[in-house]
Amino acid sequence: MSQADLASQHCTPRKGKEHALDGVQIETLLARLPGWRVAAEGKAIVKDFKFADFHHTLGFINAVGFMANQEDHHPDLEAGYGHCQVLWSTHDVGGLSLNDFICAARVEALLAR
Ligand SMILES: C[C@H](O)[C@H](O)[C@H]1CNC2=NC(N)=NC(=O)C2=N1
Repeated sequence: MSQADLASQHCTPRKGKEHALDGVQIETLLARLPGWRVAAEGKAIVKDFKFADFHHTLGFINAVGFMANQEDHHPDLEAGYGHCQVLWSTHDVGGLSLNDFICAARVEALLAR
């Protein structure tokens, strides 16, 4: 599945351990997402984004927030003047689900031009 295929999917409610991805699935999906890495002992994926200034950073945060509300899947965001770290994890699963990778690909799509 390409990054575009991933980004074209929508999140669905995923609750329970049966939706947790295994290590092979995580590595396969991560290979489609340059710059993303596993964090929190395999329970999350993160990427650090850089921007020219605060306005661009805030624009990114708003775009990510809008998409996250549409998908009903919500990231942890840490930001400063010219940077934002995006972390995806599925709380209802206690780790990584396909929703996290769909949303990571959708973040990439927001920045594509
Ligand atoms: C009912 C609703 O779909 C759930 O509460 C969603 C909301 N957003 C969520 N976001 C994240 N990151 N993980 C979740 O498990 C989650 N669950």
